[in-house]
Amino acid sequence: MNIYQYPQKSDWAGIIRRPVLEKKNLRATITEVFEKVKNDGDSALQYYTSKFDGVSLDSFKVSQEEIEKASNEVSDELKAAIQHAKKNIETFHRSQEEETKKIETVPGVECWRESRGIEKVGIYIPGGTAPLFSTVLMLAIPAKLADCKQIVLCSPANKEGAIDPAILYAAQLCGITEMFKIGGSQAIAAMSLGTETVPKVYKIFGPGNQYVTAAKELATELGLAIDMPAGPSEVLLIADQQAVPEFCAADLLSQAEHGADSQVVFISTDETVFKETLLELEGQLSQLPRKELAAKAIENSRFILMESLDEAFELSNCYAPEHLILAIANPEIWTGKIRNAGSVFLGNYACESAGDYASGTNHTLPTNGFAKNYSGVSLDSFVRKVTFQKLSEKGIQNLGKTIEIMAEAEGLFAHKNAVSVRLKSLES
Ligand SMILES: NC(=O)c1ccc[n+]([C@@H]2O[C@H](COP(=O)([O-])OP(=O)(O)OC[C@H]3O[C@@H](n4cnc5c(N)ncnc54)[C@H](O)[C@@H]3O)[C@@H](O)[C@H]2O)c1
Ligand SMILES: N[C@H](CO)Cc1c[nH]c[nH+]1
Ligand SMILES: [Zn+2]
Repeated sequence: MNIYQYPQKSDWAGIIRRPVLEKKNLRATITEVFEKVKNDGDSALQYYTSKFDGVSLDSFKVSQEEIEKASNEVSDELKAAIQHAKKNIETFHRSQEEETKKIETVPGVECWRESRGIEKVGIYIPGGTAPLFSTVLMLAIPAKLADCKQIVLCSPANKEGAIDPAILYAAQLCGITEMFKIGGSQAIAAMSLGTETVPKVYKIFGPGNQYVTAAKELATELGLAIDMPAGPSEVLLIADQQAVPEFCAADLLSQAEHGADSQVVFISTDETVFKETLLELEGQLSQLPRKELAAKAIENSRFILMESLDEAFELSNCYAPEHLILAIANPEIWTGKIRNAGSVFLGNYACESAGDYASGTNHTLPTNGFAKNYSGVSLDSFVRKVTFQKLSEKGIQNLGKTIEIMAEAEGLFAHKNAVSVRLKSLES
């Protein structure tokens, strides 16, 4: 456990470093996967599914029969919970729809923009150590709201050669029809390049482990767009004297249990809360079914005592956490200090799991410091904005001279002429 008591600024670079596992051959592995999928299509997918997922599959496409079977296997209680979460996620993402605003910049010149759903999108649903059916809701709901025409879902098969039933249930509930039993970098390669059975898409979404994240990075080099680097989960929690150590420990462990390469950062300005949270953490960790994974993440994590909340926010902005929890008095007063964070949780009752599952916000968020320059997934991620303009006779008369002068100054006389011929036609 890495404990820092009132660290100097010179220690911060070490504190904000993320854990990197198996990075050495990562790029080489991913490049090889893409090459093979490009050359051998489905048979390469078969090869890698057997190699990395330990299962041999003849067909990757999920059949209607499998979808129906999955739906029967999900309990009514879980179905109701998924439907409840879906409603909240839909409500929040629908509220992100933008009304078209037509603006007259000068009389006779109207400008506006309209959203268009990206036609073909791929959504990756992690399934390596846990089947994250909640991620289906986070990606399929905004994709549908954005009116994406083709939505391709990939998720790894389990040892029985099936996708977890809750993933298939959530997908069909959201109206997804094209689902494939493919995981990891081979799934990203398939959606980037296209194979005999997997359609090629324009933009790939979804979180995943380091293989998935590195594969998405490679996909961008092939001209695809991606949502963002959404790798191993992380949380930074700032606590003052009124924080509840039991709650703090639970929140830290909720992200630590994602995987050995996850990281949590705990900053407290209160020594008692700090010590009690560490004790709680030990106790709660020992009770978790995924304690081995969580313990490894805790080894790579950071526990810091700081003098002031101002300093804590400064460090948090340098770290740029995926999730930021403010277990402090009057958290709203402090939000202006936040520059870099994926999603923020205010107050003792805003547990991070609420955003993971059901409050309505999206849980697909930038990790590894990318909250400095990327936003999390939202409705905007699934649309492009197309701009429009309409000029009347009056409009070109009002703007024409300005355009002519600028075009001439750039030495572009055809540009100027496109205006001049119109102005001339209006002279008579
Ligand atoms: N940032 C976010 O928004 C967000 C959201 C949810 C989950 N997550 C993260 O997603 C990750 C999910 O990871 P996961 O592993 O459980 O599932 P995953 O589906 O991302 O990865 C599983 C796949 O990894 C591939 N793989 C495993 N070992 C490999 C190897 N040695 N070489 C090549 N490929 C290999 C396999 O093909 C397998 O199908 C976790 O790190 C979690 O923290 C992030
Ligand atoms: N915490 C993850 C994002 O980093 C999302 C998730 C899904 N299920 C549970 N958690
Ligand atoms: Zn989580």
